[in-house]
Formats: sequence, C-alpha cells, structure tokens
Amino acid sequence: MAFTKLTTMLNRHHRLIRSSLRAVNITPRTSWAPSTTRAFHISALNKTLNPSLTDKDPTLATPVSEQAHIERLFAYSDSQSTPLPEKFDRLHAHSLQVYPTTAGKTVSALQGHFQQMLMRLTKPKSVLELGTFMGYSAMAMADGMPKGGVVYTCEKDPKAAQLSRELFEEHAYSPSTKNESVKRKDTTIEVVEGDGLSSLALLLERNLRFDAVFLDADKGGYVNYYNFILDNDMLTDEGYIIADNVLFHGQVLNSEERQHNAATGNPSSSSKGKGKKKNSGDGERNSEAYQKFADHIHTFNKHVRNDPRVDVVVLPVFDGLSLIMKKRQ
Ligand SMILES: C[S@@+](CC[C@H](N)C(=O)[O-])C[C@H]1O[C@@H](n2cnc3c(N)ncnc32)[C@H](O)[C@@H]1O
Repeated sequence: MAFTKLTTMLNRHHRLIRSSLRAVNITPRTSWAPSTTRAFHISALNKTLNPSLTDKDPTLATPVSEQAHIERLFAYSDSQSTPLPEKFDRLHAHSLQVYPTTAGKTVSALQGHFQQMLMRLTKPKSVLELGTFMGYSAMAMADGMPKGGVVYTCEKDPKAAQLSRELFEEHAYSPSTKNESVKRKDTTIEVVEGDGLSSLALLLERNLRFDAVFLDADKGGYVNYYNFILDNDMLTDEGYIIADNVLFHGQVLNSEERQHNAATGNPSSSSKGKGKKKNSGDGERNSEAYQKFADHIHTFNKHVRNDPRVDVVVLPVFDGLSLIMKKRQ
C-alpha cells in the first residue's frame, strides 16, 4: 500500500522527465527517481544511457542492497518534501532533451529546494555560482532570495550559457527581460560566460562581493576558485560558501586511503585503478576519471580543513555539501 502510494507520487513527480526520456528513445527504469540525489541521479542516468555501466558502476561505492535502501530513503524524503513549482520539473526534462547523457549534472529537486530554503534563511543580496549548466540551481536560489537580490552565475560552455540566458529571459530573471507574459521577478540572474577563474577576475574588477557562493563547476578548479574568492576578500563577513559533491559518490574514501598508503609506503598503495588498460571498457575508463575527480575533491577538502581563515562543516547529504564560513575575529 505504502509502496503503491510512493510509486504513484514519484510517477506523478517525474512524469515530464519520463516523457522526455521516451522522446529521446530511452526506456525509463521503473525505480528511477531522478530528483532524489545528485549521486543516484547520475548513476541512474549513466546506467540507463550506457548499459555497459550496469554491472560495473564506478559510482557505486556501497553494496547494491545498501544503495537500494538509501535510494528508498531519498525517495521517501523527496515524497515528504514540498515539491518545487512545475517549471523546475520542466527544466529537468528540458535538460535531458538537450544534454541526454549529462543532464544529471544538475542538482536534484530536493537539493534545489534545500538551497532555496538556505537563501530564505540567510537572505543574501548577492550570490555567486560557479557552474550554471541549465540554470536549475541558479533559479532555485534566486526564488529564495530577498527582493533586489542578484545571482551571478559563471559558465564556461557557450551552449549552456546561451540556453540558460534564454531560460532566465523566458522566466523573467534577466535584467533586460522583454517577456511581457511573465511577471518580472524580484531577483535577477546574470550569466557570466567564460572560464570560472577569468569570470571571477571580471567580477572582482566590478568590485562585487558575495553573501553566498555555490561552488559547482569543474572539480579540479575548486581550490583555485576558493583561493581566489578568499584571497581577494570577495566574501562578505558573514558570507558563506557551499561546495557541492564533496563526497564524490563516496569515492573520496578511496582517494584518502590511496594517498595515505602512498605516503606510508604501503605496497598496496594507490594501485587501485592504476595499471588498468585504457581500453578495457567504458566502466573502467570512467572509474579512472571518477577517481581523478574524487582526488581533486579530496585535495580541496583537505585544503579547506587546513585553512586557518575558515570554519567548515562537511555535510553527508546529497553528494556531500560543505558549508564554509570565515572565522569570526
Ligand atoms: C555540475 S554542472 C552545474 C550544475 C548547476 N549548478 C545546477 O545544479 O543546475 C557544472 C557546470 O560547470 C561548467 N564548467 C566546467 N568547467 C568550468 C570552468 N572551468 N569554468 C566555468 N564553468 C565550468 C560545466 O560546463 C557545467 O555546466
């Protein structure tokens, strides 16, 4: 009975996404609930779109039974949370059509709503986002900000930058919105196109400072973005940074272990994943790439933890979210 209710709710919730999957000729998994977590979102998408990953999913750091249990708990959390307005479901569906293999980059509905709540709680006037993609998290945050608030969101991919700009225009977040049919939003979203670091330099030239920062671009860039923001005092005194994917599908544990073994000369050191033939299969290639991203994230986590300028809390929610604030003087 409870299961039927849950399935009904999830089906309703993801109706649009499922129809998009059909549109791009993909058979949706019955248990797939894309707005549960980023990790499962990506893993489910990868498996759906690349069957070679089904048996050897590099994102599965937990046993399958445990993963199924966690998935059910996330689905439960999703079903017991107020859904975001329908435009967000439509955006997920649209992302799948435009980026069928990488649409899972976007935050889940649950995480988007959490970030929106955070905006409502902390009332930032100026928010910086590194990594726009299709604008889902930018819109989710903008809707929670106070009147007059601005989100500056940086995106390197010209196609994603253009599509998100159009979307912000359509939904009246753009400073220059001409769309008469939609009520102009109280908050605006500005897309800054280009590499994250160059975009930060441009924003610094404009003397902008931020009450909240969302780090969600390339994982190898996190340390540089973080340093640039703190070194140039771009964070207001009570401002905060939230960094996404800081547990990287659980793979940070492998990074930590391999780095520890390498440092202590343990012969089993870091050989996991090394020596694998490059062409031995998509799953393994992916596994190596995933581990590299996880290594970048582990380096970032250690860097922040050892930075005397800040306090950090690593939250084991979604795919791992770090909340970072400057130390009080
Ligand atoms: C995880 S996605 C962002 C998802 C988005 N925050 C959301 O939840 O809707 C990461 C984005 O960062 C962009 N990106 C990657 N490298 C970048 C760089 N060096 N500078 C700026 N953006 C970058 C990618 O093109 C991608 O769109």
